[in-house]
Amino acid sequence: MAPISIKSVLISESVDPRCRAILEENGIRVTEKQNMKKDELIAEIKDYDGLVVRSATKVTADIINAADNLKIIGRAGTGVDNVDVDAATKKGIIVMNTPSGNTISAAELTCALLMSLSRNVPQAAMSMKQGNWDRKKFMGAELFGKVLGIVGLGRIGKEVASRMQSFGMRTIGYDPITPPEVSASWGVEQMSLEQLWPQCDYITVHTPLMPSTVGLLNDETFAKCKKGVKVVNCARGGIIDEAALVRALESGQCGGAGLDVFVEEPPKERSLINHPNVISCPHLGASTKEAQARCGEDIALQIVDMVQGKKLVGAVSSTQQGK
Ligand SMILES: NC(=O)C1=CN([C@@H]2O[C@H](COP(=O)(O)OP(=O)(O)OC[C@H]3O[C@@H](n4cnc5c(N)ncnc54)[C@H](O)[C@@H]3O)[C@@H](O)[C@H]2O)C=CC1
Ligand SMILES: O=C(O)C(=O)COP(=O)(O)O
Repeated sequence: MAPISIKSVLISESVDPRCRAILEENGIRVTEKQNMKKDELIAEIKDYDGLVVRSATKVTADIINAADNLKIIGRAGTGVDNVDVDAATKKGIIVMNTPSGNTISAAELTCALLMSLSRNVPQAAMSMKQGNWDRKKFMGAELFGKVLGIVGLGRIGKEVASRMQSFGMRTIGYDPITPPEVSASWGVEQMSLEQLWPQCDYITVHTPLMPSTVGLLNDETFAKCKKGVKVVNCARGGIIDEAALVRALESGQCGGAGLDVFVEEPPKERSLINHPNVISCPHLGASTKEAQARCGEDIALQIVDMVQGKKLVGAVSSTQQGK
């Protein structure tokens, strides 16, 4: 690949300092500016050849169209649903991500939410802080012998499967692309969603957010599940329809939800978060020292590789977003 000239990079979110250090070691000028409003970013972006983001910066078409010099948008993380990849591609801007850097961290948080749901850990901890000693209210159920349905058997889904198998869970799953023999090698039996829904005690989703996955769990699919099924979403807000989830929680069709991601972040609509059977985190799946170090370093090295004309790693096209 021909070398691409990148002299200046704007980092618009909290990215591990290794990112800046590597870029600067390679002669690239770096500016870090967080919490910019859309208009500020539109005004600022003109001056840069590269932009590094996480999930909070919405790189919309109007920002891309204002970016006269931009050649690269680097996502220090996995999901690129906050970047208008079509608009970038039309302008010849390369979008790249670091998809494996935060896999383990997101898988571990998913497991933490599954375990917390089974034993009401956050609710019991809160109750203790309020001065209570309530042993009856927080009666739980073992994960051992229960069925975990994993929708999306990519990097994170498979890591979740192997961890939860060590708790004695039976893991079943669905993925339109991962071959059944690959998931079988991870101990996951693949089947259709129609077969999967009624069997699960727990369901966790690990797909990208794209038209085919919006509202994958909705009123209709909740109705096909076992009464009291518990669900986890550490992937993207909206894969589980939020209004349908509230209704399922209210009726008892859903027995609890562990949520790391929301349609709107931070969420203004509080009915879900305030529900007693919901435990939630402010999009913390990738928020570990290790994941951030990997993602920050990887994105910087990928940008340096571009400058040096090496083979492109981690470039994303709009087809990967299901468009
Ligand atoms: N909460 C957080 O902080 C984090 C969230 N994520 C999110 O987790 C999700 C999964 O990430 P990875 O496992 O790295 O992605 P991946 O690309 O390795 O796996 C996604 C899988 O979903 C499958 N899939 C696509 N459409 C599907 C459908 N309709 N039904 C079932 N499966 C479908 C794909 O075939 C693929 O195997 C992404 O949305 C990513 O953005 C990733 C890291 C951290
Ligand atoms: O990598 C992903 O897809 C994530 O959701 C992590 O988002 P973050 O980098 O923590 O804003």
